[in-house]
Amino acid sequence: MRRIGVIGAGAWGTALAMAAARAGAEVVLQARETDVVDSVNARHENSLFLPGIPLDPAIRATTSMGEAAQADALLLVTPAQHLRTACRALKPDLKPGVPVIICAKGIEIETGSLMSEAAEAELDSQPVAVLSGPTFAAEVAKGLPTAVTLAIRDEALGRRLLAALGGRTFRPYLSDDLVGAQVGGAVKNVLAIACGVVHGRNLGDNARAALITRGLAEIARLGARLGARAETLMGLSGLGDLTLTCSSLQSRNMSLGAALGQGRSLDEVLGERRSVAEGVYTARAVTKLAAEKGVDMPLCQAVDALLNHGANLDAIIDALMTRPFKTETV
Ligand SMILES: NC(=O)c1ccc[n+]([C@@H]2O[C@H](COP(=O)([O-])OP(=O)(O)OC[C@H]3O[C@@H](n4cnc5c(N)ncnc54)[C@H](O)[C@@H]3O)[C@@H](O)[C@H]2O)c1
Ligand SMILES: O=P(O)(O)OC[C@H](O)CO
Repeated sequence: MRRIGVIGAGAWGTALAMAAARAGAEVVLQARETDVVDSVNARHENSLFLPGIPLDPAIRATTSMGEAAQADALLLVTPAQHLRTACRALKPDLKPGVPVIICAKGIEIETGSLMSEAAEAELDSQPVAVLSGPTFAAEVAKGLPTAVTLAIRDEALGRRLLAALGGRTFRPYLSDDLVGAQVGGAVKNVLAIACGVVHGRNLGDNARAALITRGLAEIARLGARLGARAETLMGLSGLGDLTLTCSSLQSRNMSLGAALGQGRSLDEVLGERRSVAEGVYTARAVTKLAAEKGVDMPLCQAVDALLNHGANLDAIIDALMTRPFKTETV
């Protein structure tokens, strides 16, 4: 695979463009913002979404989806709630058989669809893959060691994608569990907001560890209900990403939670940011999906109540801690 197209030039699309360029691909990066295109092409930096990190001068940016779509494989790196729209826009430009690799993490609010389900519904002639794992964009862009899960049903095509994207500092592991590779990456953003609240409100490291562990139980319950394999949820895209995102204020989701824990309002925090905190949207989507599927997810529900339904934080914490005692099971 000689040419890789990247749709979406936020921090993650830009970092993945760097990974593909390091692997030897010719990379075309599509951005919505003309100032991102100018910054990448003229100064080899994405000054809006990944400032201060030098990019490979061979990466070419464009605002044209059609131009980026003329590729041997395409990475879809828009925010999750915009992925379906991007697929619709791309469809006329895609050659049948060209794989699309979903790199967004989330669940569609409107439909409860995983990203692969939305892409497969819109792009019936493209093989769909999922790339997910513990990956802060800045670290990948700088070439720090990183490992991810790459899930795809067609193993031979998957091996070609590993070769096209992987390298000495970016190590993808192959899986055929598309559902499993998406559940962890979506739900961990919601749990990272909760861990941020714990941090911002000085509730202690015990509380954060409890949240990660009982959050993993929620991921496992939802995953099982949706058909994920348990081993995938214990891998890079599950436990790996949950651990990373719930342990570092580099995470936009955790830092958003920390600001809320310090008493700031969601509108105020979102108003200051250009970057996406997917957990805000996934909290709503996963709470709705869990209710429809009959899956108990009290932590995610609590985050949704705090973010989207004006619930009082002290009352939420109290309600979680005074639930009936129970056996420790998933
Ligand atoms: N940044 C990371 O470290 C990282 C790592 C792994 C996965 N991801 C995932 O990648 C996806 C993209 O995140 P990011 O960090 O690259 O974004 P970002 O926060 O750096 O930038 C925001 C992006 O949203 C785009 N955008 C804004 N409004 C839009 C609209 N109406 N339609 C389409 N696009 C719009 C912007 O053009 C920009 O590309 C998310 O699902 C995120 O969870 C991010
Ligand atoms: O900064 P966040 O919270 O969007 O997390 C980025 C990545 O998803 C971590 O794997």
